[in-house]
Amino acid sequence: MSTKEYTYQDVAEHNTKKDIFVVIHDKVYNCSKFIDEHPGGEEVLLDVAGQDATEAFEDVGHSDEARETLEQLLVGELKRQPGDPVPKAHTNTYSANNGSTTTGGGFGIYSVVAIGGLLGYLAFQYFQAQSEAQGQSA
Ligand code: HEM
Repeated sequence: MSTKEYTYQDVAEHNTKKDIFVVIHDKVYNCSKFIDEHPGGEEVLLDVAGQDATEAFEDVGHSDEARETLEQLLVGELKRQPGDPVPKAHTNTYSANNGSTTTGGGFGIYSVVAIGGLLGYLAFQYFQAQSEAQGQSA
């Protein structure tokens, strides 16, 4: 297994179809030979050529078989430096992200309503218990 270290700049130079490196989980993979065989097509790989493809790779939910293929393409490890870009999400995930933001907002509103309802119910119980206690003492 190779332990060669690449900086993000080194990886970024390999950004063409014939010479393509990607970073996944801080490991560097040479996909030049694999790109034509990729079941997901060459476009998606070219989209992340010379970049961090961790999010794109994980978003697809690749199989164990895909992860085994990955091992064969390993050329080294990424030496992360301050200011390096963070993992790039696949362009398709932008719409998914927007969706989840809306869902998050919706959930926030639901929880406010639910907590408000719960507080109201508890207050009702409290006052009822108090008025019952007063009734007994009188
Ligand atoms: C170099 C790393 C990669 C390897 C070794 C790899 C390997 C594979 C393999 C073996 C499959 C077949 C299904 C499976 O076994 O999960 C697959 C499917 C797929 N891959 Fe990758 N992949 C890589 C990177 C990527 C990246 C960066 C993307 C970007 C989005 C991507 C997108 C896809 C898609 C969309 C499919 C589904 C194709 C289909 O089911 O029609 N892959 N990949």
